[in-house]
Formats: sequence, C-alpha cells, structure tokens
Amino acid sequence: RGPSPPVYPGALPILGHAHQLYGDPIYFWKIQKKMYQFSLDNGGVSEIRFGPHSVYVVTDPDDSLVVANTCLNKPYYYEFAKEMFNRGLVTASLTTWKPHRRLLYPAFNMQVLATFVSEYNTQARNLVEALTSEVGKEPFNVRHYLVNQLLKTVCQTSLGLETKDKSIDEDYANATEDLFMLFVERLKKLYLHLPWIFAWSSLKARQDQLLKIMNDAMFRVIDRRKAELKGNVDKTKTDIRDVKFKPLLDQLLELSDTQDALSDAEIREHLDTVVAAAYDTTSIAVTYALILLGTYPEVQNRAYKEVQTVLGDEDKDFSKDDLQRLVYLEAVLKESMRMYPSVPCVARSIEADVKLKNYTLPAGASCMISIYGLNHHAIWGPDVDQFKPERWLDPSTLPDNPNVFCSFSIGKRNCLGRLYAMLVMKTMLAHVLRKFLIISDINSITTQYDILIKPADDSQIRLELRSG
Ligand code: HEM
Repeated sequence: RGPSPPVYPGALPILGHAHQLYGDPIYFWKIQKKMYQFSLDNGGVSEIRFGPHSVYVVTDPDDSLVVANTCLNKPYYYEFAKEMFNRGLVTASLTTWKPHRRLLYPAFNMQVLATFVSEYNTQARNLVEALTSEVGKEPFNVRHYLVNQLLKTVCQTSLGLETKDKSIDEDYANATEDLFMLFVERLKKLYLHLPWIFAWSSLKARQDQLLKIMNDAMFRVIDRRKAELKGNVDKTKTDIRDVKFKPLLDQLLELSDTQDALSDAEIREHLDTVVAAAYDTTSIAVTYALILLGTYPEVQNRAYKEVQTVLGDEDKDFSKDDLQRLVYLEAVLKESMRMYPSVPCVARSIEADVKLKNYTLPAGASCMISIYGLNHHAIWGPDVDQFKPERWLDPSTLPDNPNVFCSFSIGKRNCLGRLYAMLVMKTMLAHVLRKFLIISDINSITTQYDILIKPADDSQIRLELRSG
C-alpha cells in the first residue's frame, strides 16, 4: 500500500485521539480546526483515530474529489442520526440514495424554485419587521430571528404550511438543535459508539423523546395534507401563490400516488431531512454574512448600492431576475460561506482501498473531507484568511481548481438544496440591507460546533435604520 499519512499528534493506545475530543462545543471546534490545519500543513492527508477506527482527514482538493466520488456511503457514525432521518438523502445508504436522489432532483430545479420567490420575499419582509424592534439597541442574537423566519420559509415551500400554521415551530427547531447536540455528545464518547451501551444510556432516552416530538409533528402535517388533497379541501389556499407553486410534500405525494415510489415513512424521512438540512444551515450562513457586512462598512456600502441599483427606490419585491443581478451580494455570501462554512466537514466510508496522489487509504477506515480545510487551502493565495468578496468577481483571482470552494460539499453527493439556499439567503440579505445599517465586529465572535458551526455569542450585530 505504500506510505501511510502522518498521524495527528497525541494518539494514545486503545483510545487513539478520543480523549482529545472531550470538551464543550467551543473547544470541540478549536480542536477540529487544529486537526484540519495539521492535514493542510502535511500535504493534504492525515489520520486520526477513534479508538481502533482510522479516520483520514483530507484537505487536498484533488484527493477530496476522488474520495467524494468513489466513496458514496457514509461511515458508521452517520448511523447515529439514522433513527431520525433514515432513508432521507443525507443518511441513506447508497442503494436507497441513488434512486431517491433521482426522484427528488426535479423538485430543486430553477423552474420550481422560481415559484417560491414570492414566499422568500414575504418571509424576508416579516424578518425585517421583526428586526425593527432591535433598532438602536444593544447587540443581539440575530440568528434566533433567522432560524424562526427560515424555518417558516422552508415549511411553506417544503410542506405547504400557511404562515400562521404552527405545526412545525420553535419546539421542532429546538428538538432538532438538541438532537444535533446529542449526536455530537455520542460522537465524542467512544463507549457510546457501541449500540448496546448507547441503548441503555440516558442519551438514548432523551433521543427517543426528541424523535417523538419531531415525528409526531411531521406525520400530522403529512396526514392532513393527504386528506386535503384527497378531499380537494382548501384548494384555494395556494391561489394566492404562484399558480405553479407546488411544495415538496405535494410533489412527493404525487410520486407515491402515480408511481408508488415512496411510502409515508420515506416521505416523512425526506421531509425531516430537507427541513433539518435547510433552515439551520441557511440561518447560520446569513448570520455570518451579516456579521461580516457589519464589520466591513465598505463592503456593506457596495452591497447596499447594488441592491438600490437593482430595485431603485421602489418598495417592491425581488424577482428571480433581480436576485440574479445581485452579483456582488452573491460574492459576499460565497466569501462568508468560504470563511465560515455552516457544515465544516463531511465523512465517507472507505469500502474498498482508495488510491490518492500519495497514499492508498485502506478499506474499513473512514474519511473526513474537510470543507473548512479546503476553503482555507493555500491555493486561495496569501490573502486566504481575509474577507474579500471581490475575489469572486474576477475568475482570474480564483483558484483554478473549483473543488476548493465546497461549502455545499463536492461530487455526486453534494447539497441538493444549494440553488434554493442561494436564492433564499440573497432575498433575506437584500431586504435587511435595504432597511438597516448593520454594525458588528467579527473579531468578538467565538465559534462553536454541533455538526454545524455557529456563533457562540448572543451579541452578534447592532442595527440602525437607514435614512432615505
Ligand atoms: C447555506 C446553506 C446550506 C449548506 C452550507 C449546505 C451544505 C450541505 C452539505 C455540506 C451537504 C453534504 C452533507 C453530507 O454529505 O454529509 C448537504 C447535503 C444536502 N443538503 Fe444542503 N446545505 C445548505 C442548504 C440546503 C437547503 C436549503 C436544502 C433544501 C432545501 C438542502 C438540502 C440538502 C440535501 C437534501 C442534502 C443531501 C444530498 C444527498 O446526499 O444527495 N441544503 N448540504
């Protein structure tokens, strides 16, 4: 097999690096960054150990793509989330994932997403209204507002819920967040990797409670919608929306009716996956973008001017075309997602030996593709650690290798919702920029990790009303 990649320092017999993973979410992010940096400093591949299990940390762009496209199954620690998401795309095994990805793919194309743009605008206006109560006050937690609004947006476009419908609300969001914390807790404690020990733990009892809250809520939504569609009840409900508007739930029920392609349980798993994959990732990305805009007034000013140029002084909504003309705002978003990718790494199972440039990774191990590491690779140039949206405006200032920007992951199993995400995030940011001046300081923000990275501090941004 040839040489082995360097092992991250401090491994102990039996435990490997497990003892280094203990600590709170802020510590856990710090140690992960060190592990990614070690991989970057050592040619792009290194090894850590969860007890006897080898995990390779890959930060080389070419090697990452090889792993992403040849290892399509997820490793055993994704199983921790399986009771919740099961055959949903993120956790599905390859045999389910392939046909289901094909089934869901059409629901995320631009034609469908264009019918959601008025929902995005409505929710962005609601966000602006809610944020108005913070004007002139002390720095506050803007992510809380975004979670609330983006959860509503996703529930409307995925589940067809009306704005006032509280079926999937804060309780659901809190349960999701607690569940993610619980997965991390299990990941860090090696003995809880063993299913029979986990089954007797207090963590498992808590997991069951959270799953019940979430499953009950989602099944209620599915059952009600099925009844509505069967009885043609409430058809007028969608009339106020784009006539072609069809939430993901309706599309999945149609597939189940016409092709017998999906069971109710599978539909629930896909919807839970999409909702969980969508609202928190986007709320985190918009939060960091706002904090960075508030830290760099000249960037904020340029983004604001672009918004004004696209819409003029009229208080109208952004159309799909308007959103596509917000080129600088898109650069701001990409750059903040480069620096703070909501999902900092993804993992794959190595089922057959994988040949990389300098090493062969052995079957039976697993591999972490470090999104954070790739986004901070030296290939970005000497200004890699600086926030420079301008780099996205001129292709000659970007790395030749497109795989180094991988906040939406890379290869065949990349993010299905990336187009959705960009549209909704741009709409939210554009509405906020139009109304408020944002003031913040990224240097005062600490990052924590719970599968996603997010600000640990409540003091995130301040707002002033824009005059005129
Ligand atoms: C800033 C926002 C987002 C980021 C950073 C993001 C990132 C990612 C990443 C890194 C993955 C790969 C996960 C893995 O392999 O473990 C992924 C997968 C996925 N994402 Fe996103 N995502 C975002 C928004 C969304 C949205 C809005 C949706 C849906 C509306 C969505 C739906 C999905 C789905 C269904 C998958 C599974 C894809 C598959 O395995 O075939 N994501 N996302």
